Amino acid sequence: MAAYADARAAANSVLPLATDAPLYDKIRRRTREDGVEAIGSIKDYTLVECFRTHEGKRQLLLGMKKRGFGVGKWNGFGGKFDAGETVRDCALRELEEESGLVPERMEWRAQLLFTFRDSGKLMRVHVFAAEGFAGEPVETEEMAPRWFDVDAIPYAEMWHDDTFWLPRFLAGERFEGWFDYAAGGEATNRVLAHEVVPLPSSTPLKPPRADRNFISPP
Ligand SMILES: Nc1ncnc2c1[nH]c(=O)n2[C@H]1C[C@H](O)[C@@H](COP(=O)(O)OP(=O)(O)OP(=O)(O)O)O1
Repeated sequence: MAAYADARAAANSVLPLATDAPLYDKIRRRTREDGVEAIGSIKDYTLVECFRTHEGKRQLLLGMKKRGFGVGKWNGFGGKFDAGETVRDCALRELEEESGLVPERMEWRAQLLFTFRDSGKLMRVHVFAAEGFAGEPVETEEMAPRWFDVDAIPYAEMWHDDTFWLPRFLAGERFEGWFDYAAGGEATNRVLAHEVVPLPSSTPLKPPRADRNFISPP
């Protein structure tokens, strides 16, 4: 029990300040009440949404994932942490590796939590908005990039969760979100429950420290 309390405190300490961890508590309650797998591990990722204005239209850059997790879906750019990296460094490195782009400006805007009914994994994705690019994105072995007008985002070919949070992100909101996926996760691509908690604009925003935490169920 003590180990669980310590791990829980460690997990909460890396959350953005304003949220007071309400989503983590809900996730834990859900895992107990529904009898699904308890949350066993948290793994951190970054995701960068790139914007530009082109011929008077606001556009979002998406990449068609060519391999690995999320293959066949349009998504922003990002991935796992290298050892010792900050959240921001990871986001910049992944964006450059996957698209060749380096932004002039990038701000942290959201944190997304993903659970899956048939696994104990909790994925935590730190999401940034970036803009100001010198050149065009290049296709890499992982992603084929394409600019989309923001009123023509291909939601039917994206992760289901995007339909719930991306419109709010495009509107400039800052938030924390939780998306509970059906068994099969990636293959079934169906969110069973979701919640988005806006962060007050007064929140001093800085990305939380990326840690890998392990939470043992009590
Ligand atoms: N459900 C959902 N919606 C939106 N974005 C994501 C998800 N799940 C996700 O994993 N993501 C994002 C988060 C990351 O940006 C990528 C997944 O990263 P991945 O390709 O596994 O990590 P890399 O480090 O680039 O992979 P390798 O190079 O090691 O293969 O998708």
